Amino acid sequence: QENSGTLPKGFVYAKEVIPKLRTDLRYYSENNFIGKPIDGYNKPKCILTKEAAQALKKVQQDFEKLGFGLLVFDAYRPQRAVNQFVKWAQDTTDTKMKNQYYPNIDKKDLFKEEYIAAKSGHSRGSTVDLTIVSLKTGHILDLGSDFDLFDKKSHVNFKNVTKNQRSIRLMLQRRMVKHGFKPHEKEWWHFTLAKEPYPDTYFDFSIE
Ligand SMILES: C[C@@H](N)C(=O)N[C@H](C)C(=O)O
Ligand SMILES: [Zn+2]
Repeated sequence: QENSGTLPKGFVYAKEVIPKLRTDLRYYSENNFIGKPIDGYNKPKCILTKEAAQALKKVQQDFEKLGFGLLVFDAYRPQRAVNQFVKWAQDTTDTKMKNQYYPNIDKKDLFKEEYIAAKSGHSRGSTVDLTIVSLKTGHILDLGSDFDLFDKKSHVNFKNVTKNQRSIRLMLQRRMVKHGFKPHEKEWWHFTLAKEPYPDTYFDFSIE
């Protein structure tokens, strides 16, 4: 059971604030760009600062009126997980997930190209990676590229997506911005609360 009282002050389990929120926490699983569970993700739980969770609740409420909801891939990310990303990028022999996640870029360039950050907003607790899902059918909407595809196709303004994919990207972006989040121009799924409560702190408590 999730009890936000067990978390560091200022953090909550997002589902306590947003009961219909869906999650597919990829760094807890093997289905991510490294291909194995990531350090610090000991439970598949979505943790955010209170402020980010409250703002996200408003986005969810907007989508629920249309029969949709949010599906979160990642939220609070311990610094030890980010450290694992940095170490992994330096090991040029491990390209297990290249075809699926970074087919057109050398893994050592993922940080320079801003697809992954060595100091990530996720570790400050007010950043979230997410998409849109139909509440009725569970169908995940097609935004033109998959989560964590580190490629031009994932840039918010990539031109070669269909009209429909483009309008869904913009619909997600508009709703997130309306409720206080800033987008990332190279990753349509990544948003940071503009008025984040801990702009200079990189947390490292594990996800339990
Ligand atoms: C790794 C990806 N999901 C992501 O969140 N990238 C940004 C740039 C980050 O690491 O903060
Ligand atoms: Zn992200």
